[in-house]
Amino acid sequence: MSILQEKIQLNNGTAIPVVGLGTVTPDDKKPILREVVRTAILDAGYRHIDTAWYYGVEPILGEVLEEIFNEGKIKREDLFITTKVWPALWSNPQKSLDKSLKDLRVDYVDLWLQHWPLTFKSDENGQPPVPRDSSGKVIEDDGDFLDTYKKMVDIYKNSNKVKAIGVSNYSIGNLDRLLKETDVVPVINQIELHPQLPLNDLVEFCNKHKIVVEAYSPFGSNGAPVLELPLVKQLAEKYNVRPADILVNYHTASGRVALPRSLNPDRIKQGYKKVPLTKEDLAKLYEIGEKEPKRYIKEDWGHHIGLPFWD
Ligand SMILES: NC(=O)C1=CN([C@@H]2O[C@H](COP(=O)(O)OP(=O)(O)OC[C@H]3O[C@@H](n4cnc5c(N)ncnc54)[C@H](OP(=O)(O)O)[C@@H]3O)[C@@H](O)[C@H]2O)C=CC1
Ligand SMILES: O=C1Nc2ccccc2C1=O
Repeated sequence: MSILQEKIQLNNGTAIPVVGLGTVTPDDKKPILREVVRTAILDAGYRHIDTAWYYGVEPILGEVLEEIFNEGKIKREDLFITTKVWPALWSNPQKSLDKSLKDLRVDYVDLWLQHWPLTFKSDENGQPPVPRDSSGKVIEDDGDFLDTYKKMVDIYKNSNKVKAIGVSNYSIGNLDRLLKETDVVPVINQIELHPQLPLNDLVEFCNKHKIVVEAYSPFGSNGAPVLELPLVKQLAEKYNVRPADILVNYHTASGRVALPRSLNPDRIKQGYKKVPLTKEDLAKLYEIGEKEPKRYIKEDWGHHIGLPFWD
């Protein structure tokens, strides 16, 4: 059975499909993205797309989505679409949202996230997306990252352009401040998470505050190293599924959303099967990262956020 259409409730009463299609795409692979998205939605049954202003793929997604909606089999309301505000546009999230909506050719997104709790010193169009000085160091602005979320709250409350708001790459400290200083609890915190990086304290904090955790890089990003873990392969054999199914179910069985990415249409077509992982299976998977944690996405701008295991 596929789990692509299963949903969980968010704290504002909306619901999110538990698996979303990751859309980060290297430039040389962008021509394939169109076919991947069509296959994902029309053949495999994906109903959730995770994208961002930063990924530079929203114009391609917009073309494909318009095409699919015009064909009439899938309607806008059948899909859950997430986009994000990049730190280069931290002071003008409205501009980021309007550009994303225009490029995606939709009137609203289902979920709008603050991509990182950071402020970059870029121009009013968010250029360059990652400003660096002559020594290569990221140039941060002297603003407060929480101002971005506060502006997102205003837009959420006063327009129909976003159905829910949330955050990404927030540490416990960042969330603590947000909960004290604003009156809209984010529906989601999107973070790197997989058996090598279980982040139990952060996940527990989110659960306590009814913030659903979304797992990015669930396979360990490029090259998918987490798929190679011996226990993941053993469990795949035990249940006669693919290692990718085990890693997706590791999250969904724990009440989280997983955002796997593949630019291989054959893999996309297979979707993800539901696997009856036992408590013991899950405990063993958690043990891997509890003993030897490993983070794969270590953007140089993220090390001082306070997320564990950056160095
Ligand atoms: N908020 C944030 O800061 C971040 C958000 N994200 C989001 O999460 C998504 C997923 O994370 P991402 O880092 O892209 O990477 P993933 O962890 O999803 O891994 C992608 C890699 O896995 C490979 N892969 C996928 N399926 C299989 C399979 N069945 N067998 C073998 N290899 C496989 C892909 O290769 P192939 O294409 O050949 O299948 C690709 O190399 C992103 O696309 C983005 O939407 C990611 C990072 C940060
Ligand atoms: O901020 C990001 N850094 C990344 C690196 C790889 C894939 C996605 C992302 C992001 O969204």
